[in-house]
Amino acid sequence: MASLLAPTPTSLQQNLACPWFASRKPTTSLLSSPPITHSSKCPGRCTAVFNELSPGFISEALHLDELVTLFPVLRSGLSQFQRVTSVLPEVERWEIVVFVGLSWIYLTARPGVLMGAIDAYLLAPLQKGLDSLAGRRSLKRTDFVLGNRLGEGSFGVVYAGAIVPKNVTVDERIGRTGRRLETDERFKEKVILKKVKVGIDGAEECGEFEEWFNYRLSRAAPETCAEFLGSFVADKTLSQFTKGGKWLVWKFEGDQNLADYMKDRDFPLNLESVMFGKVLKGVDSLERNALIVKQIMRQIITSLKKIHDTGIVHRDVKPANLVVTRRGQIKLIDFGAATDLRIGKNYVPNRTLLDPDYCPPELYVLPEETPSPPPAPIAALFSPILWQLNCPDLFDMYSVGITFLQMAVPSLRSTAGLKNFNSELKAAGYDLNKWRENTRTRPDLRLLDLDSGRGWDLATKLISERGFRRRGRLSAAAALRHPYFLLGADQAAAVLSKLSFSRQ
Ligand SMILES: Nc1ncnc2c1ncn2[C@@H]1O[C@H](COP(=O)(O)OP(=O)(O)OP(=O)(O)O)[C@@H](O)[C@H]1O
Repeated sequence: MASLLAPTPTSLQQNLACPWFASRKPTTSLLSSPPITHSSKCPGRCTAVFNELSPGFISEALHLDELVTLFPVLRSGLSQFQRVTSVLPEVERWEIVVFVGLSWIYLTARPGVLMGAIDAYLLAPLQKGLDSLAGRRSLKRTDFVLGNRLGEGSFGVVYAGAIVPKNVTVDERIGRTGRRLETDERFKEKVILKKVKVGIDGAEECGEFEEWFNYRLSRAAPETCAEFLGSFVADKTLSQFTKGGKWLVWKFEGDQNLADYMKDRDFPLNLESVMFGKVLKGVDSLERNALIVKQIMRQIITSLKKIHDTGIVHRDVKPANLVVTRRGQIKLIDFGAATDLRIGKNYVPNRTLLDPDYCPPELYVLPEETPSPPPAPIAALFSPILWQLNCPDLFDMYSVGITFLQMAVPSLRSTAGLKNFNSELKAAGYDLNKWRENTRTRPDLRLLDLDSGRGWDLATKLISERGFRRRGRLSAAAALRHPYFLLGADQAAAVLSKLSFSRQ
């Protein structure tokens, strides 16, 4: 940056005018070449400028040159900036550079005020416009048929369903029984529909939030969650539809969630073929289990890192909210309890809506005394400070820790086993090592003790009380750097299996 200010105001224009400079291909790396003395190549006035500059600057200038050529606004802005700063004394020029640098760091620090503003004021309206053009925002009741009921939360009821193809006309009552829908050849595009409960306090608001978070994530981290197709309001009361009731629609991502897989005695081996194909054949069974669990953990934490980077905390991470796709991807669902702490979306102080089995001891994502958020732009401006002070993302990381233990320790997979573990853990002051010493159960911890206990060490660093300055638990980024993930045998196996799939 300093070197950018160093040349004379006209140097950039000279560079642009220079036929030698202009003829350099963008792929040519000037950085890797020795210092440039191209006076022999370009006989123009610009020679002096180039000779004075480091190759680093020239490389920067080359990229800048391409950029400013492409964007006239940037070009005029930059030359104006250079004109203004050139009349300033050196010290003031440095002050400006430092101010711009610090502002940049602040605005790009987690949760990303700058990206958030770009998303809110540019990408969101753009997505809305494009979706409207493509007809994605004009879903209607008759576009879908309903199948089985899959689940019911406090605010919504979830159904399997399918998109009605354009050339098919359906009896409006079709799909009332799941069997007909599943066997009906006409309905190939499966979906998941969530009916927002009508007349339940807070349900409508929860539905609005869930829709907002799904649109937000479809822009910011689409690979982490189920593909959101949109929403519609029922136009009449018929079977499960109530006139005026809202429905949210997702692409059907997979038959089972992680909790379903964990109910099976064979877990985690029942996920082997979907995650690794036949690549682990011949590997010892404990090692195999360990690799499957590690791959699941890697995927969950990688997704959470992306979500946390956007300022969103899920607040309800648990096996039932992790869908396993046919290609072995783990996708997060159910953002009804999520909160966006960049702008304070769905953050109500003192409100806890969570599953107690996976909820960290602090219960709240921010300290209870944190006030209600101010208007979004102001909240956004202060969000990096809030994030630095409170590390709200560590809330989800505790739930990941519990999910990890459940996957690794068979006796913790049942509801009763988990409840007993949680009460013992509470008695041990949320210190996993103390729990291990004192537990009256005899848990099988072999999977965690492999590789000198790396898994166990990771678990102890996820399942813990918040320490000094609300830290002390690993963030998603720090967890991915933990030695547990260092040897990427699970990754290698996953890649190999994808390669063998694509060859078939
Ligand atoms: N996109 C999807 N693809 C496949 N299955 C899904 C999808 N979305 C949801 N499901 C299935 O539906 C179940 C219920 O979904 P979800 O958790 O969103 O509903 P909910 O009403 O909030 O339930 P709860 O509050 O009990 O978690 C999930 O556990 C999952 O098995």
